[in-house]
Amino acid sequence: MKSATAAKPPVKKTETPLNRQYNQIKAKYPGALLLFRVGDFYETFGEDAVRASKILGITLTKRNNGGSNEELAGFPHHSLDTHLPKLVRAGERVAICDQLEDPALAKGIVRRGVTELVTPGVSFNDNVLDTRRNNYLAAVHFGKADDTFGISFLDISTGEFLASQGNSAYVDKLLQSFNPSEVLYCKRNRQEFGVLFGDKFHTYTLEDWAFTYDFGYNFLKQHFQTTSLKGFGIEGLPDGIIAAGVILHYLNETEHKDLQHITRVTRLEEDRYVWLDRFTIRNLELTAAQQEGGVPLIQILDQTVTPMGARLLRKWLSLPLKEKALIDERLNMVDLLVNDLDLADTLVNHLKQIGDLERLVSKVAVRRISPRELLQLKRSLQHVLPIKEVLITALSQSESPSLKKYADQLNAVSFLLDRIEAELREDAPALSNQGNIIKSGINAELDELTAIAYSGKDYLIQLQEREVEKTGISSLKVAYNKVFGYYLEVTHAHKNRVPEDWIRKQTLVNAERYITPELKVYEEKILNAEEQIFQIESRMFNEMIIAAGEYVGAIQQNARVLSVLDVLSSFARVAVKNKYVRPQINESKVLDIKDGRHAVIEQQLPPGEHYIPNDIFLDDETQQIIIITGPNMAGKSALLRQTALIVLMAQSGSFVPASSAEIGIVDKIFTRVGASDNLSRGESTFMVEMTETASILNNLSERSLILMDEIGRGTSTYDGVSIAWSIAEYLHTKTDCRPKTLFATHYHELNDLANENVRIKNYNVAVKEMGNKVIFLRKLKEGGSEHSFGIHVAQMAGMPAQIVTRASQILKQLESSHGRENNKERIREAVPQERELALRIIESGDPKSEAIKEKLRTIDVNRLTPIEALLKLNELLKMME
Ligand SMILES: Nc1ncnc2c1ncn2[C@@H]1O[C@H](COP(=O)(O)OP(=O)(O)OP(=O)(O)O)[C@@H](O)[C@H]1O
Repeated sequence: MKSATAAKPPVKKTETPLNRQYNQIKAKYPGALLLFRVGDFYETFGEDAVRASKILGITLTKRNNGGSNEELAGFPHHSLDTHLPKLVRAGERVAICDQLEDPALAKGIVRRGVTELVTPGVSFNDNVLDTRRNNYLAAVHFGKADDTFGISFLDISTGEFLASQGNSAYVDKLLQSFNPSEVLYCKRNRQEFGVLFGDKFHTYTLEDWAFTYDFGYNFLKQHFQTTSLKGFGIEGLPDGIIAAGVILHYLNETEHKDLQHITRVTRLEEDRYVWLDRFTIRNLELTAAQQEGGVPLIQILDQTVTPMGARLLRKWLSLPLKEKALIDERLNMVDLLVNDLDLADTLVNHLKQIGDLERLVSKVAVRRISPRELLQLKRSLQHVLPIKEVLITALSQSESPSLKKYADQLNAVSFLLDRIEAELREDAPALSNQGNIIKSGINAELDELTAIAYSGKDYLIQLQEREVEKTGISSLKVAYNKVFGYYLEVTHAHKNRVPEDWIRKQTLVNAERYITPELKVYEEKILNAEEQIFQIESRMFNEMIIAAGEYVGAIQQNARVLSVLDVLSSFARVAVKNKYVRPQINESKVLDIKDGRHAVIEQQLPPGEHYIPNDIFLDDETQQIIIITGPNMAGKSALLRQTALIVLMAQSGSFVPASSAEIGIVDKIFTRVGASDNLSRGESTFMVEMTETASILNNLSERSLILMDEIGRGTSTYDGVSIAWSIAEYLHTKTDCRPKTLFATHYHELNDLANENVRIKNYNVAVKEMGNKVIFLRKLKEGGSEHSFGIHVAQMAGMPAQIVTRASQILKQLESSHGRENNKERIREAVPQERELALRIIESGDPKSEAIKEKLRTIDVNRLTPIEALLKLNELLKMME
């Protein structure tokens, strides 16, 4: 686990005041890498320096620190923006310690303090953030009751704040979907956290006391300035409140105190979204590919043009809806855009100009916006009114309630725009303390000072001309530097013509620099004026930010509506481009897909090849379970996945790759992929399959969709068939619900299930044999298949012809010598016993202990040799692990 650990402070010897200051600050931020500002540099010391130099590739030096050699590495302060992201991405928590006063004015040692603690989950820095993804900080609270957890997510760069609670599977699923950059939890749960949620997260542990209800509740109340949390709908989530409180507490600890943009905490409702188990999320490759170079679904669907749209799409795909009305609202809008491509184009053209309104407005709220960014904010907001008008015009042609809702929700914020337009210069700079921010004609004092500064500069030009004439030195010039202010420069060749009253200040290799009293008088005027200009402009700029701050809520709402419009128009354009159709969503238990395709594979086929569409029909009356047999590579997995993808796309609001699709709303999707596709885990396959399958079978609902791909494949044939057989039978005989199931297998023995179970149907993915070869037709046909085709695949895979021929001979012999029939008999006999075991395990919910009990029962103690007893014991211990 990439867990933060505290670095040792530098060795204490004889402490200088600077050392002492460093050590005091360092001690306050254990576990953080301290960037200590000294003059124009950020310095790191000791272990921090070793880590920083490795991550940043900067030189590590040693300095003599009171007798010991201490490591030191630093970089110029202006490189902070390039170095900070590297440190944070490497998982470091970085404390930025700045000089809190002007060193020139400091009495004694300069005051220093940490102004920000940047951690992977808490960052505003554009270089740390990926614009098309949210950057979530999460907190997980281990509740008092068994298997209850509170969870909260915050993206500080957008102000999105969520809380929820549920069991470990739920929390695990949320962690997988939101993929936070940093997870906070209590020190005391160190061991359990890794076991339950894996070790892929950057984590940070906090003390016990932060994880209490009163603390969290009060913190939240205080932040939102409310008397209770009822208005947020989280009142009934004590564990969620604790987690959310921990997040606010952590922000406080990391010196993030300007949080006005976090205007609400939203309850993440478990039952509003389709439940996807961990395997489904991974296996369907919705937002991330399983293998490097793979293409996730989102890549096919993402035609969004704003970063906030891209982030929203990711969320929609991870949290598909279950409520017909909400799904239809999205689909209606996509439909409207598909049928009015002009409207879609106009919208997109405006959206393209908008950029990351959501993160810009957060910067307003926390007063971290630069003049240039405020200009960008203005330019984004200028598109709100035209979009609103486009929607209203469209409304005159169609009575879409969504159009009206979006149009109503958009706020043109004209008052604010007018002010920014009037005051902020079109070439506003990135820095707010060096002038050139405010337009002329706004502030009389400012204009006057500008005139003085300018006329002063004009005067200096005149002065230069006058002196050239007077002295006859044509190369004479007036210039400026920070040390002497304005001066006159004369090359050595002409220095004998310099008047007596000039005061020499500096001698260079080929020139001399002088000042005159007159020059100094004007210098003072100019510099004073400039100083005042900077002050007035930065004050006015701050006032503008405060004024903009009044609109944070309205702008956030604009950002939300615009991101929704962005995703919906992306859906529309993808639908047109890839020939998707609108799915019909209803509350039936039917899944009726005609000519379904796999959204990703169809885009990746070599030119000239076409994806072969297939129909799938499932319901709870006639065809609840489909057993799909077919040779390897036939397209069984593709068929399973495309079915789930079509359901998920539909329930996210997207059109789907099919010629028609009726989707009776699905509320849970479970996936199991046979162990041989998942070999890396190296556990006992039987055990793993049973445990995981048990967890599916214990959570089923009548609207569940189950994908079983080559279940039992990693075990011996008898085990494999038994597992698969018993699961299919169990799903069929279950009385409380009839979950729809697709079962891909190469055990054609399973086709016999259909004889005794009315809602189980056999299908096969058709292949054609031509001589010794197999042609994949990729067409799903009714009926089972009689033999497996492993040998043909071996041939395709380039196995030497000799081996393939020999294998074919052996197969023929086996098939003709009744061997196959015998096998079938043996499997059938074996099935009832194994099945009984499997069922007991599944139903008990605790597969391990049942399996162990079963093993114990089979031991005949009277016949066991001591060695055998030891071996048995060892086996049992292994099962317990
Ligand atoms: N309907 C289709 N049209 C065109 N190509 C397809 C189709 N279905 C699958 N394919 C191609 O065939 C390949 C193999 O498909 P898939 O992995 O689904 O086979 P499988 O039957 O599950 O094989 P195995 O038993 O080895 O897992 C896919 O990667 C895809 O490129």
